Amino acid sequence: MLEVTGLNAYYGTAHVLQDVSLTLGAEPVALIGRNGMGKSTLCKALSGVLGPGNRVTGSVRLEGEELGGKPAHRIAKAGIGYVPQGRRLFQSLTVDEHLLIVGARRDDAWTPERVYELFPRLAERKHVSGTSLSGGEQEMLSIGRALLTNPKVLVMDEPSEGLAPTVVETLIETIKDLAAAGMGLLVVEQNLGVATSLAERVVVMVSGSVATETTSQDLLSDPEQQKRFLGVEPLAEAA
Ligand SMILES: Nc1ncnc2c1ncn2[C@@H]1O[C@H](COP(=O)(O)OP(=O)(O)OP(=O)(O)O)[C@@H](O)[C@H]1O
Repeated sequence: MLEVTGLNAYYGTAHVLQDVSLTLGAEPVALIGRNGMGKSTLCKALSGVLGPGNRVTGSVRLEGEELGGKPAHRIAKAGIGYVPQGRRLFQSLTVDEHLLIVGARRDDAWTPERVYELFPRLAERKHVSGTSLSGGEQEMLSIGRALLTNPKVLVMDEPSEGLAPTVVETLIETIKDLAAAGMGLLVVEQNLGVATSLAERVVVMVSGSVATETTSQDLLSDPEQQKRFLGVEPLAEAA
């Protein structure tokens, strides 16, 4: 579905993403790595939102269509949906307005009505400002906004960050349902429990490159891997 080859990203002259290659099929992929290894930069480079003055080179092919270095609106239209770290909502827009400005058509697969069916809580909060929502509601809105671009692949940057465990559980189920319905999923997660619940394939980034690939099963059963790849104390010891 998604084929990334030799992708590089530069913030000004800083060469942050270095020759990243990665393929994504129907199976969800979790992207892990210590802080500052380039996970968010990869999400931004794939989505075309690196910002002015910054540069992306290399190939990003979605079902054969070349999107590398293309502007964000082209990439979104082609089918890469982006759910940014920190949710990035507007204080001045209500929930409903966040969904309406995406400009989905009534005959699109995803409409604001369908987003409200997926997240009934958002329907109850339609007229509330985006930044007045709880963390979990903000994540729902950020996902809903991305779904309105009718993505073939969803790129999610730390969806569970700052959320209570019960909220995270519900969120995991929703994301799994989307993936089971055929949406490609690349998810950055620092939370090992969330990463391994969402994906069996786990790609590890070190210093702006893909260092290795492992599986959730191996990662969960190997505290040394957890320490090496995430720089955190293993799950069992942290509990
Ligand atoms: N806008 C920017 N301008 C310059 N350098 C940046 C910018 N954003 C990130 N960087 C640098 O790029 C490198 C990769 O950062 P990135 O945020 O992609 O890492 P990350 O793996 O997502 O880390 P984290 O888990 O802390 O978000 C870091 O050295 C960071 O300081």
